[in-house]
Amino acid sequence: MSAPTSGPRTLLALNWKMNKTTTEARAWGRELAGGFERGDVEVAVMAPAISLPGLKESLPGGVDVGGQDVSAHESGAYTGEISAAMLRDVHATYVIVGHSERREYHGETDAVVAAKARQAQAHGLTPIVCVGEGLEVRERGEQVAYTLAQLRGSLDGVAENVVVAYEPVWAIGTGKTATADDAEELAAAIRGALREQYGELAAGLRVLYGGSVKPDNVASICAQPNVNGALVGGASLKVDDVLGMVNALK
Ligand SMILES: O=C[C@H](O)COP(=O)(O)O
Repeated sequence: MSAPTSGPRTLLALNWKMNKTTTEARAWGRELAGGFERGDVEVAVMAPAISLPGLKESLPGGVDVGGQDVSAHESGAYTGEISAAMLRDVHATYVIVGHSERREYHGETDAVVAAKARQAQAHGLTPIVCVGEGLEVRERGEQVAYTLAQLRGSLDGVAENVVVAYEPVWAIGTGKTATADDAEELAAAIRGALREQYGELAAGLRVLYGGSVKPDNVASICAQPNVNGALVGGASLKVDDVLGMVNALK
């Protein structure tokens, strides 16, 4: 099964999370370059910020790099934070904001996520805004209302240069993947909310699914009408799995 031929270009966004040293990151890039054939699918590697300098040079041509988080502030006394300008300076084109791990472990609210997304855009980065419900919300059947409320808050004042990733928290790193129908239900609802905010431009925006995506399920999920790619954690760490996903989407 291949990715849809109409609509925005499919994006395979790889989130390494807190994995790989800088040395390992460059070796991974060279290994990918050995087997990667550029096709219709866009690939972007969201590496730890410390590994971004030089990473793009080790990757095959056309593969983008991005950050996993960004400061909401321009610059200054914010110890430990990485600014949008710093990410741009090392060739990042994307940055993840509002990942559920940031929301859960670092207390990031929708307002903070929106501020980060706006700051990213101010420096020419495309934010990948993550939303999605936890297990209790899913079990109550309230996943659409919950996710759309989170989305609206997280897109407050955010311009249309944005990617949305729907990641049900119960499917992240658990091996429990949402069905393609579950992914499409939320992706369609998200598309509707994007239409309210951005009008006709919403049709060209990418809505990704994330949560235990791997080579054997990526194609069926990305074949859904409103799913335009995937945000991949665990299966992004091995080059063979990434090549398997790219090939599955051809
Ligand atoms: O950012 C990626 C998501 O959290 C999904 O992670 P996973 O593919 O390991 O489930």
